[in-house]
Amino acid sequence: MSDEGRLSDFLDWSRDRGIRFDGVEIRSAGEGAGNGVFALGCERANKNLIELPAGELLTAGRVADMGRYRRLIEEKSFHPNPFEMLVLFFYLEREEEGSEWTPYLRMLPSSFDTPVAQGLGLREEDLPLSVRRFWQQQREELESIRGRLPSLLSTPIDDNRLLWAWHVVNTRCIFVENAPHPLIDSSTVDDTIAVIPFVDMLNHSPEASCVAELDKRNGKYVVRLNKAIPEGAELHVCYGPHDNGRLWVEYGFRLEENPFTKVLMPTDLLLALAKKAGISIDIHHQNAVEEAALSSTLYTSDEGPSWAFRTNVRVLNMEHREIGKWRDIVYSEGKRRHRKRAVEEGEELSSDEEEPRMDEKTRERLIKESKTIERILGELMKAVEGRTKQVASIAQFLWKEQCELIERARKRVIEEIEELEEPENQTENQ
Ligand SMILES: C[S@@+](CC[C@H](N)C(=O)[O-])C[C@H]1O[C@@H](n2cnc3c(N)ncnc32)[C@H](O)[C@@H]1O
Repeated sequence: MSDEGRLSDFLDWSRDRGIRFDGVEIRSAGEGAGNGVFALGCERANKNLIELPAGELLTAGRVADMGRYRRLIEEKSFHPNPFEMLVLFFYLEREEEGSEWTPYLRMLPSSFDTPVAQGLGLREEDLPLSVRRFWQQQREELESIRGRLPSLLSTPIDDNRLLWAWHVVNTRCIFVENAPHPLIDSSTVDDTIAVIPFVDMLNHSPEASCVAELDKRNGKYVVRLNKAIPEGAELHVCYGPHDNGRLWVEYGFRLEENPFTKVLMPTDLLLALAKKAGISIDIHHQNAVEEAALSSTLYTSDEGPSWAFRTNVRVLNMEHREIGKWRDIVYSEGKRRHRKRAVEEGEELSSDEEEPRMDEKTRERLIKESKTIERILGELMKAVEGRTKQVASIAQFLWKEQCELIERARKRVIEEIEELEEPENQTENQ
């Protein structure tokens, strides 16, 4: 069957199911991106471009209510979790002669570009920290499903078909809160997923023009524009604040410019880097930073070291005799941060909230902190550069992005030090 024939069948099928999609079309979204949804004309903000009856959402409960699947799981006393139920659906339904879902199933990709689909034997340590936990969870889920589904089936499981079904659910499900269903086990995994035909043709962008949500009052699922768009624009939703590691592992693609790039620096790493940078840290510093539990993660959007990172460093820089007061520091830094934000947002401050003028002692402390941050970032850079050379070449792009972000953060802190050291700033406000 030709691509046009498949698409035309799918559009008829969608209309028959009450899916409304006036003013949009599905077509190729370009190299490697599969299909996407495009506006035919220019559109104003807030318009609903896609609507479907809430009953059309493909949830685990809905599958469990279909005669064939109900019988199967009841006969085997199998209590699937939501994810397993949906994977089983795609696994079996694809091969079902005359399935009512065929026009939709024919639109689904036949292959995927994730590391799992590509059979890349990635090791956990090939991935940056930001995605490692997700990668582990994903592998555990896949292994669990490989272990559990065969007991339901009368023929040996076909691993390629299972991987296909698993990818369909992974790459296309959307967060929806489902009512509990007696046949679905949500004791360990919440029942918060659905695959939504047509809506699942939307690609991802961090600057998405659309939001997809359940309109409970009207019993509809809608895709609404959140900004005006020009004629022919591709419509996007945001899959989440995912960095490229997560996009690659979960969906099999990456973005050229990803505003959600981040470098995780958990407390144990921060402490190890600080020690390498020659900062003298004792058990009290260590306990204080661990108890404060502030995240030193670097984000692309940071204008300079985050408040949390700076506060951690301030605690690490405390003299032995003052370390007992670390909570006062964390608290007063919190107040200072509130004042700064209020000033930026143009709020009037009461006289006791006003920012005190920076005295010489404060300026010296800030310079010392910024220099410590710069040294810690220098050590982080060395560590990440070292890792970049050791990891599987296919994953190196993720480590290079981490290096770029660290370098940018370092440049910003160097600028900050220069500003603080400029004589005219010495009595200025912070
Ligand atoms: C929910 S589906 C979207 C529809 C899909 N393009 C299709 O042809 O069926 C998610 C998949 O679309 C692709 N995708 C989504 N957003 C993308 C983007 N910004 N760039 C490249 N591929 C993207 C990825 O393959 C991802 O696994």
